[in-house]
Parts: sequence; C-alpha cells; structure tokens
Amino acid sequence: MTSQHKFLTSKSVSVVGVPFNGGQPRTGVEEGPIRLVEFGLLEQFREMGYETEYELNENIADLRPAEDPDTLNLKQPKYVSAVTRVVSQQILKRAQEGKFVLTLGGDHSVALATVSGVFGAYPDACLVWVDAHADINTPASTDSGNIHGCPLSFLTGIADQHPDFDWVQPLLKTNRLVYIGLRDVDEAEKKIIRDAGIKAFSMHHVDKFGIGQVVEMALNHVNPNRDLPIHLSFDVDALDPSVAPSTGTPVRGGLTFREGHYICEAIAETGLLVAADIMEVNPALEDTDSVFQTVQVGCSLARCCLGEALL
Ligand SMILES: NC(=[NH2+])NCCC[C@H](N)C(=O)O
Ligand SMILES: [Mn+2]
Ligand SMILES: [Mn+2]
Repeated sequence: MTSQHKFLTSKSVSVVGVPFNGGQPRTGVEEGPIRLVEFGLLEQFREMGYETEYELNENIADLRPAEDPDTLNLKQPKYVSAVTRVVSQQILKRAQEGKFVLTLGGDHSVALATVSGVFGAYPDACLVWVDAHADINTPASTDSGNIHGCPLSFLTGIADQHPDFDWVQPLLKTNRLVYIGLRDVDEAEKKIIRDAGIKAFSMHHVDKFGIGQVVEMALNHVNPNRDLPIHLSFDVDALDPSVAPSTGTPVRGGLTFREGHYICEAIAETGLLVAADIMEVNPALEDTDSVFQTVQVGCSLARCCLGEALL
C-alpha cells in the first residue's frame, strides 16, 4: 500500500491510544484502546509489514482539574480541553514525521485532538466522518452538554466562543467535511449542517444508492481530483448495534459489517489516507460476546484502513 501511497514517507504506523471518557457520561470507553491493543492489533500491523509504534497515554486522567464546573452548557470543559490539547500536539508530531496516525478512543471528543493534529500537518486534508451522529453541536445548541457531541463545531469554527477551547483552530473548512452513516441528528445540528452546506450521506442514502456509490460521491465532494490527504474518523456506533454493540450511544439501523469495512477499504485504496480514528468502543457495555465482537470489528476496520483488503 505505501509503495503507491501519495503522502506517507514510509510503511510506518503510529498508534496513539487515548483512554479518555470525559466527553460523555459513561465510564468504560477509556478502556477501548487497551482492549484493541490486547486483541493483537499491533502484531497484526507488523504482520502486514508495518513498522509499528504505540503510545497509550495512560496518565491523561491526571490532567483532570480539581474543579471543572459546567461552562456555557458544556460538561467537564477544562478536562476535555486539557487532554485534547496535549494529544493534538502528539498527533501533529507523528503526522509531520510522515507516519500513518491511528488513534484509538476514547470518546469522540478526542477528535478535537486528532483533527487538530492531522490538519496541522496536512492543511489541505479532508475529513470523512463515519457516525450515527453529527457531533456538530455548539455550546449554545447542545442539549446533553456532552462534548463528544460537539467536536466538529469547534474544528470548523461554527461554535460560539468558549473560554476553554480558544486553542482549537478552525482548520477544517466545511466543504472539506463529509458524513456517512448519520441517523440520529439533533434538530439544531440539522440546521447547522444545512446552513453551512455540509455534505451528509445518511443511512437513507446508503439504502438508496448503496455504499459503493455513497463513498464515491462523498470523495467526489471533498476530494474531487483525488489528490488531497484524507483523515477518516470512524465512530463505531455508525455500525449497526448488532455488529458493534458495545458503545455508549447505539442507534438501530446502522451500517452492516461489510458496509463499514467497505468504507475503510475504498478510502485506503485511494492511497491518500493519512490518519484514522477508531472511536467509542466501550468494553464495559453489554456482555462478553458483545465486547469481543466490538473489539474484533474495531481491529478489522483499522487493518482495512491500512490496506489489509487490497490485493
Ligand atoms: N460521539 C457520539 N457518540 N456522539 C453522540 C452525540 C449525541 C447527541 N447529538 C449529543 O449532542 O449529545
Ligand atoms: Mn456516534
Ligand atoms: Mn461520534
């Protein structure tokens, strides 16, 4: 894959674990990275011929401030801000070294770090956001106050000012963002998406056109000449709960096992994918079989991002 890769300088992957749960209320999602790695992900990459490095960030919970009052509707803003700020620098550095950056969440607020880091290194990149949810609430629009529902409003500059997130630069232009898999979008988010003209392929479109056409149309929108770096942020709740049950906000009617994999494979095939996030795996939810299934699918999505399915 890397021999034809257009941006990476070597067949090298930097795996960044972010054991963080502060962007939403359920504990357990901080165990996502360790479980994915225990499952053998790093060995699998090495077998695929990747030079593989791994940082778990096991001490990020130490960044939790003593006091972190709700501010402008957001819960734990200082904690989320401190963690994502630190991790964004780490991801920026890895991306600048020309390595593929694979980030294992943690909840999806961690995208504040991944997108900031990746777009810092690749200002022309585009972002494919695979999710049941749009995660583009602003501090003013969020009903839940959970920051995992808000990262894209900060990253695009749509969010109103928030004192704790001044450091987040609006590096993501709305015409470089595309969604796949949406099916649980808040009314306020629908208005944001419409007003900003953001391209979104919901499950309705997946049913109507098929996943092959949807990925093609999505890439035609954000990357018409197939010459820009791609960042894929994959929330496992985009998958149907029968495929990935162990996640904090499951929504029925999601992507099949193959549709989820197809997205990763088709984007890997472009030779433009520079970074991927596997987010919201929560090994504390559901029974042992469900956890196994979710961890296994998380690993196989990651391998597909690195070109496993390419012959
Ligand atoms: N990353 C996620 N799972 N996000 C779910 C967000 C749900 C809802 N839209 C909210 O703002 O709270
Ligand atoms: Mn989601
Ligand atoms: Mn999400």
